[in-house]
Amino acid sequence: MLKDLIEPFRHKGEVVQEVLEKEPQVNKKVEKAKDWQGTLRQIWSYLAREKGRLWLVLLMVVLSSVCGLLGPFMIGRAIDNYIITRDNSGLLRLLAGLLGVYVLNSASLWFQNYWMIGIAQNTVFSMRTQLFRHLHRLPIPFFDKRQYGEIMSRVINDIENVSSTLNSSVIQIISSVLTLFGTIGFMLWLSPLLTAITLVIVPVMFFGMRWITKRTGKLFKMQQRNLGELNGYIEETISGQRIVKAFSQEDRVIAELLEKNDKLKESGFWAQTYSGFIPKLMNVLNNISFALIAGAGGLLALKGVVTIGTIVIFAEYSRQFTRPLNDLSNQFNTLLSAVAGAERVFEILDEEEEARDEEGNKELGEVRGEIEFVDVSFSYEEGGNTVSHISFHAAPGETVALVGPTGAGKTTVINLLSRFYDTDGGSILLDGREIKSIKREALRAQMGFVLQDPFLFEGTIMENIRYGRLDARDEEVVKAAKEANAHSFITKLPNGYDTAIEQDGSGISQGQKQLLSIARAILANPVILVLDEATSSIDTITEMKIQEALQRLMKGKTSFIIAHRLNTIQKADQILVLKDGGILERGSHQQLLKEKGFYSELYHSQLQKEIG
Ligand SMILES: Nc1ncnc2c1ncn2[C@@H]1O[C@H](COP(=O)(O)OP(=O)(O)OP(=O)(O)O)[C@@H](O)[C@H]1O
Repeated sequence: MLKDLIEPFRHKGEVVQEVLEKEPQVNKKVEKAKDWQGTLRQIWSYLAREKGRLWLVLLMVVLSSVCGLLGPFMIGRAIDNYIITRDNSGLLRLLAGLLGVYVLNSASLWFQNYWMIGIAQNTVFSMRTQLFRHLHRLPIPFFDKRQYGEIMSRVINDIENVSSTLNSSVIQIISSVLTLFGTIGFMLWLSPLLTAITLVIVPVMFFGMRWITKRTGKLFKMQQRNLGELNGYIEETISGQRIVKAFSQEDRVIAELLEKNDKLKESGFWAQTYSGFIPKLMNVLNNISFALIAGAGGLLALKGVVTIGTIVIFAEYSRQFTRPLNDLSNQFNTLLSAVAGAERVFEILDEEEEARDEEGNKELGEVRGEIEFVDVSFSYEEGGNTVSHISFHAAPGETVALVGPTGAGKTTVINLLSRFYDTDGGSILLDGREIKSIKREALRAQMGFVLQDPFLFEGTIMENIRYGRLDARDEEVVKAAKEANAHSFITKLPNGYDTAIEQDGSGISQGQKQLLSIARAILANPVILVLDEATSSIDTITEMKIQEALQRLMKGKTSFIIAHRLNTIQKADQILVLKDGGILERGSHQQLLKEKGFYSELYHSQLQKEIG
């Protein structure tokens, strides 16, 4: 019968066991995170900022624990001293005292809770703020390696986990420890013999708990990690749902989700199942302890060694004594799950921030926009060579087009120019100065980007354009929109410039988005401009509008165009043809055509396609 009941879970249980055994080798991150004492110390460093309130909480916890101990003791005394002797007035006095103890107990419980919530909220507030600030200071390679949803899961779920634990567990743990020691102390004072009988169950309890918590700790960690993975996957597939639909991948996506969901369900199931053993075990031990006290106490009372009142006190204390142990183990589980969450938060906080701009890095003064790459090499992975030995010069106001097959390194060149990544070799100069000696912010403030898929924020059109220069007046925004050929479509919208844009920019067309991003760049008026082939997949009229707006935008600015369609870059001062991370050919459109090399071949094949 039992075998049948267990059977459906047997296979999964084995899988979990296998994972538990393998876990230290499979996940280095978890291995590193195993130092939970270190994590607790880190949590403490946040809590320590609230020392004053923590002392108050401690005081209240001591008070409530003492009250909890006094209650049964007074009841026992009432039996021995007043009920058996029929001393009515004495009994009334004691009951009044008991009432006072209960009121004090409730008040101290309320205050400890009130102050602890404050502490927990403040702690989580600083953790969340620090994490968010830190995330924005992490270098781009950090984000390359992770799913956004997984990061979100850490910022939201894991922090929430820490919060709820701090809210309840800290008080519980301190109060349990105090009650435990207080109870044992009182019991020893009343009757060492009965105390010894009560404590018989402790070794069983200890080893039982150890067996359980060893498993639950790992399982909770696994649960958090699986939740992170699932969130990451959901975020990725929902934000990329157009692609999913376009490639009819719905079934595969759902199947993969099921797999991840199943992993989460399974780790959750076992984590809860194992931790669920704890109260059951406690209950059984509690009953055994109660029976022992009643039996042994009865015998001792018959022999006149202990009083009836003492047995009542012990019966009550035996419960009070297992309750904190029970609470402690329960809280230990919650604490383990919060530590698992906190570890994941601290893992991000421990990541190194984007290298601080070296001391002495200055703000930029007047910038002309002269750019020079001198023998620049770089690789995303150690030992590779994404781009190698690239050299070129762009005079202020010149237009440089980067062309070449996919993966040739065009975007990488721009990433290096923007210092999203730093070069491995060679140097990049702006107006003759190494860009590494310029503050990143100052450098990027000189740059404007019009990307293939322009990013619009939730807000009005006015706010979205103003993102280019936050102090721009309304008239300046409108002027920029006019120059970007965006004004006419904006004014046709029901709310004009106050039209709200949805978070993902849906509601307006791709071409209109690009016009808005051009307006944004016009308003920002940067010295260096990066255009990432803004005209693909757009109708001819909008494309003409965009081209015209871009010409206006580029005027007087050093511009880099990442181009896929060669007819848009014929006027560029310089075309760099990249292949396999190196510059294969360079020159103007006419010069390159005359060379009859890779560019000329590419151009003619594109022309053929357009005609044909
Ligand atoms: N973050 C990254 N981490 C590791 N490798 C990368 C990263 N970004 C790009 N790469 C690799 O570097 C090489 C150059 O990529 P890059 O994006 O610069 O090419 P591209 O010429 O701009 O290509 P496309 O025209 O397709 O945008 C490619 O092989 C690409 O796979």
